[in-house]
Parts: sequence; structure tokens; C-alpha cells
Amino acid sequence: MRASLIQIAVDPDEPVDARRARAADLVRAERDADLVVLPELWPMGAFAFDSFAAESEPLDGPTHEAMSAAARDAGVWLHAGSIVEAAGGALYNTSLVYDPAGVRVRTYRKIHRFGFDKGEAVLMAAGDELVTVPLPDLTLGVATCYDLRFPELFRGLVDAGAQALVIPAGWPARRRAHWTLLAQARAVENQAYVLACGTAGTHAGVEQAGHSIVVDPWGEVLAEAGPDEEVLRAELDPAKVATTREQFPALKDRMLGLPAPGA
Ligand SMILES: O=C(O)CCC(=O)C(=O)O
Repeated sequence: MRASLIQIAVDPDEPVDARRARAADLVRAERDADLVVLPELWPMGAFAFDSFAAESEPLDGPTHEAMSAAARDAGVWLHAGSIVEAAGGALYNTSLVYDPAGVRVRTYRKIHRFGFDKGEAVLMAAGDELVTVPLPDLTLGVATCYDLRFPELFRGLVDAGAQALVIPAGWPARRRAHWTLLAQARAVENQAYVLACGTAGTHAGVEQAGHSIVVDPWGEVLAEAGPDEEVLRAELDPAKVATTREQFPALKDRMLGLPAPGA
């Protein structure tokens, strides 16, 4: 199974419409892939808080139109990264997933909002549902950026059948070491593929880490991007999830329901 991660550059000198058209063309160019992934909030950038409201859109808005057409034209499964979704008077950081016919099959609202008492954490509402996507050969579990820091979310996805964890992000360069370390940790502890797709460029004064990464269920790095715009490609072997879990059955040794420490 061929996966392509489009580490698109998000810079303020490129209008959102132009980047949307360019992202769609980048997806179309990956017609040899089975699965294509875009990063978090690539239309305006994950730190462009001042643009969130103005660039928000309904689920069937311009990014959906462009991504649905691109998935269909390329004939690929597409995790189209995330948009600022406007719904019911609130904003959500919502990922969109398409099948090869261009049908949107899943959405995922980011559960852990980043910023503590600023930015996304105050501007957006939180999602509250885990989302998996059964592909013909592999079940995806989806999460977004800051979610990467919360291992219990990924355990929940694995318990729901996830074999590959797809994490679009807009991760800052200054914490790149955490990004790489956590991506490998999530792969090792869950014995699952990790496909973590970040952005390149600098927006709202925040230099992006890039360094998108694909890790196999044993923790081996299959491919890693540099800091600039790049399409990262890797070959996944769906059978490797089962063999890793059979040959080193650590997931079966979980001790659930331990009592709380005594007072
Ligand atoms: O956790 C981090 O260091 C980065 C998270 C982030 O940038 C985000 O979720 O948008």
C-alpha cells in the first residue's frame, strides 16, 4: 500500500484560494498512491488565529469541493488534513477523509485543542468522538497535531481496530524533537503504522517543523521529510501490523482496571 504525505508550505504571501488549488493539484499528481495525506489547517495555517473566523467554512465548503474532486480525479483515499469548520455558531478543527470516488466518508473534530488559554484552545470547540476509517487493507485511526501528546487517545483508536495512525499537524519547528519522538513512541506502543504529516513554511511568525514522518509498527522510520515543502512517499505492508502484534504480543499484556493507590 503506497502512501504519500504532502508536506505543503503555508506562507502568508500565498492566498488561501491559490493554495487550495495547488493542494488539489498536488493530490492529483499522487495518482499512483493508495492513500494521500495533507496536514492540519493548511488553507490558512494552524497558528493564523486572526484568520480562523474569516476562513472558516461549512463541511461542504470550498475545501471540500476541491478535495472531493482531487480524490476522485486521482482515484485515491485522501485524508485531506483539516479545515476550520463553522457549525452551529462554533468553530472546530475538522479533518476530512475521502474515498477514491471523492465521497467524504469521515470527519474528525480535533479533541485536544492547543494553546492553553489562547489561540485554538479558546477560539475552537473540542470534538468528542474517536474516528477510525476502514480502508480495504488497513484501518486508519485519525488524530490531529496536539492530540499526538495524549497516548490514551491512540489506545482508544487501537482498541477500535486502528492499524495505521494518521496525524496531520502544523507542528512548530522549536518542538521538532518532540514531534519525531512522539511519532515513534505512538508507533512502538501501539504496534501500528504512524503517518504524521506536518506543514513547511512560516506563518503568523511560527516556523513550521516539516519533518513529516512514516514509522512502521516496530518503530522503524520508513521515510522522513526535510523542513521544506515535499511529498514524502512510503510503502506500507498491512500484514506487518498483525505479524508485529503476534511476534511481540505486548498489547495482550495490558493490565486494565488496576485499583487506585491506597490512601
Ligand atoms: O504540541 C505541540 O507542541 C504543538 C501542537 C500544535 O501546534 C497544534 O496542535 O496545533
